Amino acid sequence: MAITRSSLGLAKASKSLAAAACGALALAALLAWRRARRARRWPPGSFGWPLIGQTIEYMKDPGAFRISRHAEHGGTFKTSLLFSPTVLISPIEANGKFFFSLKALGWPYWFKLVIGETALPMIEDPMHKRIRTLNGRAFIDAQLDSYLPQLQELTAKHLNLWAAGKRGQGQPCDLYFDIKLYAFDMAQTVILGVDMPVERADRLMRLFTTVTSGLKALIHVEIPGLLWHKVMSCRRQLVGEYQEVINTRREQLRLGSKPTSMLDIMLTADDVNGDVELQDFCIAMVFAGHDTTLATMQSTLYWLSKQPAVLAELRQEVLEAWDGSSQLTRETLGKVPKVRAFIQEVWRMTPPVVIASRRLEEESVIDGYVVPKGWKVNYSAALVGQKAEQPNEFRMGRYLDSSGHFVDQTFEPWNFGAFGGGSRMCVGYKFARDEMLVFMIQLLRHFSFTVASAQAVKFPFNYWRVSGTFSNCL
Ligand code: HEM
Repeated sequence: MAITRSSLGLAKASKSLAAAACGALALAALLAWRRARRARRWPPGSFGWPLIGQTIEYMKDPGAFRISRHAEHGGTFKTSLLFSPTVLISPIEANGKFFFSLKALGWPYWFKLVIGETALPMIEDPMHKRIRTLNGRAFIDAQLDSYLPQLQELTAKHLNLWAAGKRGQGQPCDLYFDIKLYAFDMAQTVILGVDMPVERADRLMRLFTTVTSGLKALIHVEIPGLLWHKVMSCRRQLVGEYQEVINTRREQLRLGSKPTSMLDIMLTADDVNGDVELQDFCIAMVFAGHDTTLATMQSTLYWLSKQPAVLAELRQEVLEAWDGSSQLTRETLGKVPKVRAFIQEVWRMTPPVVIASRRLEEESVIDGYVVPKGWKVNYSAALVGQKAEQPNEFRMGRYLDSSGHFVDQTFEPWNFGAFGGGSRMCVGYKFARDEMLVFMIQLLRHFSFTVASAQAVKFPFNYWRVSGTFSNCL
Protein backbone atom coordinates (compact mmCIF):
# COMPACT_ATOMS: atom_id res chain seq x y z
CA MET A 1 0.00 0.00 0.00
CA ALA A 2 1.40 3.40 -0.96
CA ILE A 3 2.09 5.82 1.88
CA THR A 4 1.06 9.31 0.90
CA ARG A 5 2.27 12.63 2.50
CA SER A 6 -1.19 13.34 3.81
CA SER A 7 -1.59 9.98 5.56
CA LEU A 8 1.88 10.53 7.10
CA GLY A 9 0.73 13.93 8.39
CA LEU A 10 -2.44 12.39 9.79
CA ALA A 11 -0.48 9.74 11.64
CA LYS A 12 1.82 12.42 13.10
CA ALA A 13 -1.12 14.54 14.19
CA SER A 14 -2.91 11.64 15.86
CA LYS A 15 0.37 10.70 17.62
CA SER A 16 0.75 14.18 19.11
CA LEU A 17 -2.95 14.21 20.00
CA ALA A 18 -2.49 10.94 21.84
CA ALA A 19 0.61 12.34 23.58
CA ALA A 20 -1.35 15.44 24.62
CA ALA A 21 -4.22 13.30 25.88
CA CYS A 22 -1.76 11.15 27.85
CA GLY A 23 -0.18 14.30 29.27
CA ALA A 24 -3.58 15.68 30.27
CA LEU A 25 -4.51 12.36 31.85
CA ALA A 26 -1.22 12.21 33.73
CA LEU A 27 -1.71 15.79 34.95
CA ALA A 28 -5.26 15.04 36.06
CA ALA A 29 -4.05 11.91 37.84
CA LEU A 30 -1.25 13.91 39.49
CA LEU A 31 -3.68 16.60 40.62
CA ALA A 32 -6.14 13.99 41.92
CA TRP A 33 -3.29 12.24 43.73
CA ARG A 34 -2.13 15.52 45.27
CA ARG A 35 -5.71 16.36 46.27
CA ALA A 36 -6.17 12.91 47.78
CA ARG A 37 -2.80 13.19 49.53
CA ARG A 38 -3.74 16.58 50.91
CA ALA A 39 -7.13 15.22 52.02
CA ARG A 40 -5.45 12.32 53.82
CA ARG A 41 -3.49 14.73 55.98
CA TRP A 42 -4.55 14.99 59.59
CA PRO A 43 -5.14 18.50 60.86
CA PRO A 44 -2.10 20.44 62.12
CA GLY A 45 -1.31 20.63 65.83
CA SER A 46 0.32 18.48 68.43
CA PHE A 47 -0.88 15.68 70.72
CA GLY A 48 1.43 16.74 73.56
CA TRP A 49 2.36 14.24 76.27
CA PRO A 50 1.58 10.53 76.04
CA LEU A 51 -1.83 9.72 77.55
CA ILE A 52 -2.68 13.06 79.19
CA GLY A 53 -1.88 14.93 76.00
CA GLN A 54 -2.47 18.67 76.54
CA THR A 55 -5.19 18.21 79.18
CA ILE A 56 -3.48 20.11 82.00
CA GLU A 57 -2.79 23.17 79.87
CA TYR A 58 -6.33 22.99 78.50
CA MET A 59 -7.97 22.86 81.95
CA LYS A 60 -6.14 26.00 83.05
CA ASP A 61 -7.93 28.07 80.43
CA PRO A 62 -9.90 26.23 77.75
CA GLY A 63 -10.91 29.45 75.99
CA ALA A 64 -7.36 30.81 75.66
CA PHE A 65 -6.06 27.35 74.68
CA ARG A 66 -8.48 27.27 71.77
CA ILE A 67 -8.13 30.85 70.65
CA SER A 68 -4.31 30.81 70.62
CA ARG A 69 -4.02 27.46 68.76
CA HIS A 70 -6.78 28.33 66.39
CA ALA A 71 -4.84 31.49 65.46
CA GLU A 72 -1.52 29.59 65.29
CA HIS A 73 -2.84 26.91 62.90
CA GLY A 74 -5.14 29.19 60.94
CA GLY A 75 -8.28 27.26 61.94
CA THR A 76 -9.02 23.60 62.64
CA PHE A 77 -6.32 21.81 64.65
CA LYS A 78 -5.70 18.54 66.48
CA THR A 79 -4.69 17.95 70.07
CA SER A 80 -5.17 15.28 72.72
CA LEU A 81 -7.52 15.98 75.63
CA LEU A 82 -8.84 13.83 78.46
CA PHE A 83 -7.08 10.76 77.01
CA SER A 84 -8.51 11.12 73.47
CA PRO A 85 -7.24 12.46 70.17
CA THR A 86 -9.40 15.49 69.55
CA VAL A 87 -9.95 17.93 66.74
CA LEU A 88 -11.13 21.43 67.44
CA ILE A 89 -12.92 22.66 64.36
CA SER A 90 -13.03 26.24 63.21
CA PRO A 91 -16.50 27.74 63.69
CA ILE A 92 -17.45 28.35 60.06
CA GLU A 93 -21.05 27.65 59.13
CA ALA A 94 -20.31 24.44 57.17
CA ASN A 95 -18.40 22.98 60.13
CA GLY A 96 -21.19 24.02 62.52
CA LYS A 97 -23.78 22.26 60.36
CA PHE A 98 -21.60 19.15 60.12
CA PHE A 99 -20.87 19.15 63.85
CA PHE A 100 -24.47 19.56 64.98
CA SER A 101 -25.57 16.71 62.71
CA LEU A 102 -23.30 14.29 64.64
CA LYS A 103 -25.13 12.09 67.13
CA ALA A 104 -22.44 10.33 69.17
CA LEU A 105 -21.22 12.13 72.28
CA GLY A 106 -17.60 13.00 72.90
CA TRP A 107 -17.62 13.32 76.71
CA PRO A 108 -15.19 11.12 78.62
CA TYR A 109 -16.77 7.98 80.14
CA TRP A 110 -16.56 9.23 83.75
CA PHE A 111 -18.86 12.21 83.04
CA LYS A 112 -21.64 9.63 82.77
CA LEU A 113 -20.78 8.20 86.19
CA VAL A 114 -20.99 11.70 87.68
CA ILE A 115 -24.11 13.03 85.95
CA GLY A 116 -26.00 9.76 85.48
CA GLU A 117 -26.15 6.76 83.16
CA THR A 118 -29.60 7.79 81.92
CA ALA A 119 -29.18 11.57 82.22
CA LEU A 120 -30.17 13.48 79.06
CA PRO A 121 -26.80 15.22 78.44
CA MET A 122 -25.01 11.84 78.67
CA ILE A 123 -27.05 9.43 76.58
CA GLU A 124 -27.25 8.57 72.88
CA ASP A 125 -30.00 7.49 70.49
CA PRO A 126 -32.42 5.74 70.68
CA MET A 127 -32.56 6.49 74.44
CA HIS A 128 -31.67 10.15 73.85
CA LYS A 129 -34.64 10.63 71.54
CA ARG A 130 -37.08 9.11 74.08
CA ILE A 131 -35.74 10.97 77.14
CA ARG A 132 -35.39 14.27 75.22
CA THR A 133 -39.07 14.12 74.19
CA LEU A 134 -40.02 13.26 77.76
CA ASN A 135 -37.88 16.00 79.37
CA GLY A 136 -38.89 18.51 76.69
CA ARG A 137 -42.47 18.50 78.05
CA ALA A 138 -41.22 20.44 81.07
CA PHE A 139 -40.04 23.29 78.81
CA ILE A 140 -43.05 23.96 76.58
CA ASP A 141 -44.27 27.58 76.55
CA ALA A 142 -47.32 27.05 78.80
CA GLN A 143 -45.12 25.32 81.41
CA LEU A 144 -42.52 28.07 81.24
CA ASP A 145 -45.20 30.70 81.86
CA SER A 146 -46.35 28.77 84.91
CA TYR A 147 -42.84 28.93 86.44
CA LEU A 148 -42.66 32.77 86.31
CA PRO A 149 -44.39 33.49 89.67
CA GLN A 150 -41.98 31.14 91.47
CA LEU A 151 -38.99 32.69 89.73
CA GLN A 152 -40.16 36.16 90.75
CA GLU A 153 -40.75 35.17 94.37
CA LEU A 154 -37.42 33.38 94.78
CA THR A 155 -35.52 36.19 93.13
CA ALA A 156 -37.06 38.79 95.46
CA LYS A 157 -36.29 36.57 98.45
CA HIS A 158 -32.63 36.09 97.58
CA LEU A 159 -31.89 39.67 96.45
CA ASN A 160 -33.40 40.96 99.70
CA LEU A 161 -31.32 38.47 101.67
CA TRP A 162 -28.15 39.72 99.99
CA ALA A 163 -29.06 43.33 100.69
CA ALA A 164 -29.91 42.58 104.33
CA GLY A 165 -26.80 40.47 104.93
CA LYS A 166 -23.12 41.23 105.21
CA ARG A 167 -22.81 42.52 101.66
CA GLY A 168 -25.57 45.02 102.40
CA GLN A 169 -23.43 46.68 105.06
CA GLY A 170 -20.90 48.12 102.69
CA GLN A 171 -18.37 45.32 103.20
CA PRO A 172 -17.38 43.75 99.84
CA CYS A 173 -17.84 39.98 99.99
CA ASP A 174 -17.41 37.11 97.59
CA LEU A 175 -20.88 36.67 96.07
CA TYR A 176 -20.25 33.16 94.75
CA PHE A 177 -22.09 31.12 97.39
CA ASP A 178 -24.99 33.60 97.69
CA ILE A 179 -25.59 33.47 93.96
CA LYS A 180 -25.03 29.73 93.85
CA LEU A 181 -27.63 29.20 96.56
CA TYR A 182 -30.09 31.40 94.66
CA ALA A 183 -29.52 29.56 91.36
CA PHE A 184 -29.71 26.23 93.18
CA ASP A 185 -32.90 27.22 95.03
CA MET A 186 -34.54 28.21 91.73
CA ALA A 187 -33.49 24.96 90.08
CA GLN A 188 -34.71 22.84 92.98
CA THR A 189 -38.00 24.68 93.45
CA VAL A 190 -38.97 24.84 89.81
CA ILE A 191 -37.43 21.55 88.72
CA LEU A 192 -38.20 19.40 91.76
CA GLY A 193 -41.14 21.31 93.20
CA VAL A 194 -39.75 21.32 96.72
CA ASP A 195 -39.56 24.33 98.94
CA MET A 196 -36.69 23.37 101.26
CA PRO A 197 -35.49 25.19 104.33
CA VAL A 198 -32.37 27.18 103.38
CA GLU A 199 -30.14 24.92 105.53
CA ARG A 200 -31.17 21.74 103.65
CA ALA A 201 -30.86 23.47 100.27
CA ASP A 202 -27.41 24.65 101.32
CA ARG A 203 -26.38 21.10 102.33
CA LEU A 204 -27.61 19.65 99.02
CA MET A 205 -25.87 22.41 97.12
CA ARG A 206 -22.57 21.53 98.78
CA LEU A 207 -23.08 17.82 98.03
CA PHE A 208 -23.74 18.82 94.45
CA THR A 209 -20.60 20.92 94.29
CA THR A 210 -18.49 17.93 95.33
CA VAL A 211 -20.28 15.65 92.87
CA THR A 212 -19.65 17.97 89.92
CA SER A 213 -16.01 18.40 90.93
CA GLY A 214 -15.78 14.77 89.76
CA LEU A 215 -15.82 16.04 86.17
CA LYS A 216 -12.26 17.26 86.76
CA ALA A 217 -11.04 14.02 88.41
CA LEU A 218 -8.44 12.23 86.34
CA ILE A 219 -8.27 9.05 88.47
CA HIS A 220 -11.47 7.04 88.74
CA VAL A 221 -11.00 4.45 91.44
CA GLU A 222 -12.83 4.56 94.75
CA ILE A 223 -9.98 4.55 97.23
CA PRO A 224 -10.53 6.47 100.49
CA GLY A 225 -8.58 9.72 100.33
CA LEU A 226 -8.96 10.12 96.58
CA LEU A 227 -11.31 12.76 95.15
CA TRP A 228 -13.24 10.10 93.23
CA HIS A 229 -14.18 8.30 96.46
CA LYS A 230 -15.61 11.51 97.89
CA VAL A 231 -17.43 12.29 94.64
CA MET A 232 -19.12 8.90 94.45
CA SER A 233 -20.06 8.90 98.12
CA CYS A 234 -21.65 12.39 97.79
CA ARG A 235 -23.47 11.20 94.67
CA ARG A 236 -24.99 8.29 96.59
CA GLN A 237 -26.15 10.70 99.31
CA LEU A 238 -27.63 13.03 96.71
CA VAL A 239 -29.47 10.15 95.04
CA GLY A 240 -30.89 9.21 98.47
CA GLU A 241 -32.10 12.79 99.01
CA TYR A 242 -33.70 13.00 95.57
CA GLN A 243 -35.34 9.60 95.98
CA GLU A 244 -36.99 11.01 99.11
CA VAL A 245 -38.25 13.99 97.09
CA ILE A 246 -39.54 11.62 94.38
CA ASN A 247 -41.39 9.47 96.95
CA THR A 248 -42.97 12.50 98.62
CA ARG A 249 -44.11 14.11 95.36
CA ARG A 250 -45.42 10.78 94.06
CA GLU A 251 -47.54 10.36 97.19
CA GLN A 252 -48.81 13.97 97.03
CA LEU A 253 -49.78 13.52 93.37
CA ARG A 254 -51.56 10.26 94.26
CA LEU A 255 -53.56 12.15 96.87
CA GLY A 256 -54.70 14.67 94.24
CA SER A 257 -52.06 17.42 94.32
CA LYS A 258 -51.84 19.33 91.01
CA PRO A 259 -48.65 18.69 88.95
CA THR A 260 -46.59 21.89 88.85
CA SER A 261 -42.86 21.17 88.76
CA MET A 262 -40.69 19.65 86.03
CA LEU A 263 -40.38 16.51 88.15
CA ASP A 264 -44.18 16.30 88.39
CA ILE A 265 -44.34 16.24 84.60
CA MET A 266 -41.98 13.23 84.66
CA LEU A 267 -43.90 11.55 87.48
CA THR A 268 -47.19 11.82 85.59
CA ALA A 269 -45.72 10.56 82.28
CA ASP A 270 -46.20 6.87 81.55
CA ASP A 271 -43.02 6.37 79.52
CA VAL A 272 -40.48 6.68 82.35
CA ASN A 273 -38.52 3.47 83.01
CA GLY A 274 -38.15 3.32 86.78
CA ASP A 275 -36.78 5.50 89.54
CA VAL A 276 -33.17 5.61 88.30
CA GLU A 277 -34.37 7.65 85.31
CA LEU A 278 -36.16 9.99 87.70
CA GLN A 279 -33.10 10.34 89.95
CA ASP A 280 -30.91 11.03 86.91
CA PHE A 281 -33.47 13.55 85.67
CA CYS A 282 -33.21 15.45 88.98
CA ILE A 283 -29.41 15.40 89.00
CA ALA A 284 -29.05 16.23 85.30
CA MET A 285 -31.48 19.15 85.35
CA VAL A 286 -30.18 20.66 88.58
CA PHE A 287 -26.62 20.16 87.28
CA ALA A 288 -27.28 21.60 83.80
CA GLY A 289 -29.55 24.31 85.15
CA HIS A 290 -27.81 25.88 88.14
CA ASP A 291 -24.07 26.24 87.52
CA THR A 292 -24.72 27.74 84.09
CA THR A 293 -27.15 30.26 85.61
CA LEU A 294 -24.77 31.00 88.47
CA ALA A 295 -22.02 31.65 85.93
CA THR A 296 -24.23 33.95 83.84
CA MET A 297 -25.41 35.96 86.85
CA GLN A 298 -21.90 36.60 88.07
CA SER A 299 -20.69 37.61 84.61
CA THR A 300 -23.74 39.87 84.31
CA LEU A 301 -22.80 41.74 87.50
CA TYR A 302 -19.25 42.04 86.20
CA TRP A 303 -20.25 43.43 82.77
CA LEU A 304 -22.83 45.78 84.31
CA SER A 305 -20.28 47.16 86.74
CA LYS A 306 -17.90 47.88 83.86
CA GLN A 307 -20.44 50.03 82.02
CA PRO A 308 -22.28 52.51 84.27
CA ALA A 309 -23.90 54.27 81.30
CA VAL A 310 -25.32 51.02 79.95
CA LEU A 311 -26.50 50.09 83.44
CA ALA A 312 -28.39 53.40 83.65
CA GLU A 313 -29.92 52.82 80.21
CA LEU A 314 -31.10 49.34 81.20
CA ARG A 315 -32.46 50.63 84.52
CA GLN A 316 -34.49 53.21 82.62
CA GLU A 317 -35.89 50.54 80.30
CA VAL A 318 -36.97 48.43 83.29
CA LEU A 319 -38.53 51.46 85.06
CA GLU A 320 -40.67 52.05 81.98
CA ALA A 321 -41.59 48.38 81.55
CA TRP A 322 -42.51 47.33 85.10
CA ASP A 323 -44.15 49.05 88.09
CA GLY A 324 -41.96 47.16 90.54
CA SER A 325 -44.65 45.08 92.22
CA SER A 326 -47.09 43.47 89.77
CA GLN A 327 -46.70 39.89 88.61
CA LEU A 328 -44.01 39.54 85.93
CA THR A 329 -45.60 38.01 82.85
CA ARG A 330 -44.46 36.97 79.40
CA GLU A 331 -45.67 40.37 78.23
CA THR A 332 -43.43 42.21 80.72
CA LEU A 333 -40.43 40.13 79.66
CA GLY A 334 -41.14 41.17 76.07
CA LYS A 335 -40.88 44.87 76.95
CA VAL A 336 -37.16 44.91 77.71
CA PRO A 337 -35.30 44.32 74.42
CA LYS A 338 -32.14 46.03 75.68
CA VAL A 339 -31.98 43.78 78.72
CA ARG A 340 -32.40 40.77 76.39
CA ALA A 341 -29.65 42.05 74.11
CA PHE A 342 -27.40 42.64 77.13
CA ILE A 343 -27.87 39.05 78.33
CA GLN A 344 -27.12 37.69 74.86
CA GLU A 345 -23.94 39.76 74.72
CA VAL A 346 -22.93 38.44 78.17
CA TRP A 347 -23.32 34.91 76.76
CA ARG A 348 -21.26 35.81 73.68
CA MET A 349 -18.46 37.41 75.68
CA THR A 350 -18.50 34.88 78.53
CA PRO A 351 -20.17 31.65 77.39
CA PRO A 352 -20.58 29.49 80.55
CA VAL A 353 -20.15 26.23 78.57
CA VAL A 354 -17.23 26.70 76.25
CA ILE A 355 -17.32 23.39 74.46
CA ALA A 356 -19.68 20.91 72.82
CA SER A 357 -18.16 17.53 72.07
CA ARG A 358 -19.01 14.66 69.72
CA ARG A 359 -17.35 11.41 68.63
CA LEU A 360 -16.85 10.52 64.96
CA GLU A 361 -18.57 7.27 64.07
CA GLU A 362 -16.82 7.20 60.70
CA GLU A 363 -13.72 8.74 59.14
CA SER A 364 -14.60 12.24 57.93
CA VAL A 365 -13.00 15.07 56.01
CA ILE A 366 -13.23 18.37 57.88
CA ASP A 367 -11.78 21.56 56.39
CA GLY A 368 -9.88 19.34 53.90
CA TYR A 369 -8.27 17.26 56.67
CA VAL A 370 -8.88 13.60 57.33
CA VAL A 371 -10.18 12.95 60.84
CA PRO A 372 -10.17 9.25 61.74
CA LYS A 373 -13.16 7.35 63.11
CA GLY A 374 -13.33 7.38 66.92
CA TRP A 375 -11.63 10.77 67.35
CA LYS A 376 -13.42 13.45 69.33
CA VAL A 377 -14.54 16.60 67.59
CA ASN A 378 -15.07 19.75 69.64
CA TYR A 379 -16.92 22.93 68.72
CA SER A 380 -16.21 25.97 70.82
CA ALA A 381 -18.60 28.73 71.83
CA ALA A 382 -15.54 30.82 72.74
CA LEU A 383 -14.32 30.68 69.13
CA VAL A 384 -17.78 31.41 67.76
CA GLY A 385 -17.90 34.53 69.95
CA GLN A 386 -14.66 35.71 68.39
CA LYS A 387 -16.27 35.88 64.95
CA ALA A 388 -18.18 39.04 65.87
CA GLU A 389 -16.94 42.42 64.69
CA GLN A 390 -14.47 43.80 67.27
CA PRO A 391 -15.04 40.69 69.35
CA ASN A 392 -13.41 41.93 72.55
CA GLU A 393 -15.74 44.91 72.87
CA PHE A 394 -18.93 44.45 74.88
CA ARG A 395 -21.70 45.87 72.67
CA MET A 396 -25.32 44.98 73.37
CA GLY A 397 -26.24 46.96 70.23
CA ARG A 398 -25.15 43.94 68.14
CA TYR A 399 -28.44 42.35 69.08
CA LEU A 400 -30.77 45.30 68.52
CA ASP A 401 -32.11 46.15 65.07
CA SER A 402 -32.61 49.69 63.75
CA SER A 403 -36.07 49.84 65.41
CA GLY A 404 -34.65 48.73 68.75
CA HIS A 405 -36.06 45.21 68.56
CA PHE A 406 -34.11 42.33 70.03
CA VAL A 407 -32.33 40.13 67.45
CA ASP A 408 -32.33 36.56 68.73
CA GLN A 409 -29.39 34.48 67.46
CA THR A 410 -30.04 31.37 69.56
CA PHE A 411 -30.68 29.23 66.49
CA GLU A 412 -27.51 30.18 64.62
CA PRO A 413 -24.88 28.19 66.51
CA TRP A 414 -22.19 29.26 64.02
CA ASN A 415 -22.83 32.91 65.00
CA PHE A 416 -23.81 32.50 68.65
CA GLY A 417 -22.64 29.32 70.30
CA ALA A 418 -23.73 29.52 73.94
CA PHE A 419 -26.51 26.92 73.75
CA GLY A 420 -25.10 24.59 71.10
CA GLY A 421 -27.36 23.35 68.32
CA GLY A 422 -29.07 20.46 66.54
CA SER A 423 -30.75 17.61 68.33
CA ARG A 424 -28.65 18.15 71.45
CA MET A 425 -29.13 21.88 71.75
CA CYS A 426 -29.66 23.04 75.34
CA VAL A 427 -33.15 21.91 76.28
CA GLY A 428 -33.39 24.57 79.01
CA TYR A 429 -32.38 27.67 77.02
CA LYS A 430 -35.78 29.38 77.26
CA PHE A 431 -35.96 28.70 80.97
CA ALA A 432 -32.41 30.03 81.39
CA ARG A 433 -33.39 33.23 79.60
CA ASP A 434 -36.48 33.62 81.80
CA GLU A 435 -34.36 33.19 84.92
CA MET A 436 -31.95 35.85 83.70
CA LEU A 437 -34.69 38.29 82.71
CA VAL A 438 -36.49 37.95 86.05
CA PHE A 439 -33.17 38.41 87.85
CA MET A 440 -32.15 41.49 85.88
CA ILE A 441 -35.55 43.15 85.97
CA GLN A 442 -35.74 42.92 89.76
CA LEU A 443 -32.07 43.78 90.22
CA LEU A 444 -32.30 46.92 88.08
CA ARG A 445 -35.67 48.00 89.50
CA HIS A 446 -34.88 47.69 93.21
CA PHE A 447 -31.19 47.27 93.95
CA SER A 448 -27.82 48.83 93.56
CA PHE A 449 -24.52 47.01 93.84
CA THR A 450 -20.80 47.44 93.46
CA VAL A 451 -18.23 44.98 92.20
CA ALA A 452 -15.03 45.44 94.19
CA SER A 453 -13.05 42.71 92.43
CA ALA A 454 -13.52 39.99 89.86
CA GLN A 455 -11.57 36.87 89.03
CA ALA A 456 -11.88 35.01 85.73
CA VAL A 457 -12.82 31.34 86.27
CA LYS A 458 -12.26 29.06 83.28
CA PHE A 459 -13.08 25.46 84.11
CA PRO A 460 -15.39 23.55 84.19
CA PHE A 461 -17.55 26.67 83.69
CA ASN A 462 -16.45 30.00 82.32
CA TYR A 463 -17.40 33.22 84.18
CA TRP A 464 -16.29 36.17 86.29
CA ARG A 465 -16.35 35.42 90.03
CA VAL A 466 -17.25 38.69 91.70
CA SER A 467 -16.96 40.25 95.15
CA GLY A 468 -19.03 43.26 96.01
CA THR A 469 -21.78 44.95 97.98
CA PHE A 470 -25.51 45.01 97.60
CA SER A 471 -28.31 47.33 98.74
CA ASN A 472 -31.95 48.22 98.14
CA CYS A 473 -32.22 51.44 96.19
CA LEU A 474 -35.73 52.06 94.79
C1 HEM B 1 -27.17 29.93 81.32
C2 HEM B 1 -27.56 29.05 80.83
C3 HEM B 1 -27.22 27.83 80.02
C4 HEM B 1 -26.26 27.62 79.07
C5 HEM B 1 -25.23 28.61 78.57
C6 HEM B 1 -26.40 26.25 78.61
C7 HEM B 1 -25.61 25.67 77.63
C8 HEM B 1 -25.77 24.38 77.19
C9 HEM B 1 -24.95 23.76 76.17
C10 HEM B 1 -23.79 24.43 75.43
C11 HEM B 1 -25.39 22.50 76.00
C12 HEM B 1 -24.79 21.44 75.10
C13 HEM B 1 -25.29 21.54 73.66
C14 HEM B 1 -24.59 20.58 72.75
O1 HEM B 1 -23.92 19.62 73.16
O2 HEM B 1 -24.71 20.81 71.56
C15 HEM B 1 -26.49 22.31 76.92
C16 HEM B 1 -27.19 21.13 77.04
C17 HEM B 1 -28.18 20.93 77.97
N1 HEM B 1 -28.71 21.87 78.83
FE1 HEM B 1 -28.16 23.79 78.99
N2 HEM B 1 -27.42 25.68 79.30
C18 HEM B 1 -27.96 26.60 80.16
C19 HEM B 1 -29.03 26.42 81.01
C20 HEM B 1 -29.74 25.27 81.16
C21 HEM B 1 -30.87 25.09 82.03
C22 HEM B 1 -31.46 26.19 82.92
C23 HEM B 1 -31.26 23.79 81.92
C24 HEM B 1 -32.37 23.05 82.60
C25 HEM B 1 -33.07 23.43 83.58
C26 HEM B 1 -30.38 23.15 80.96
C27 HEM B 1 -30.44 21.83 80.57
C28 HEM B 1 -29.66 21.26 79.60
C29 HEM B 1 -29.73 19.84 79.23
C30 HEM B 1 -30.63 18.81 79.87
C31 HEM B 1 -28.82 19.65 78.19
C32 HEM B 1 -28.54 18.36 77.43
C33 HEM B 1 -29.40 18.34 76.17
C34 HEM B 1 -29.23 17.09 75.32
O3 HEM B 1 -28.15 16.50 75.34
O4 HEM B 1 -30.19 16.74 74.61
N3 HEM B 1 -29.48 24.08 80.51
N4 HEM B 1 -26.71 23.46 77.62
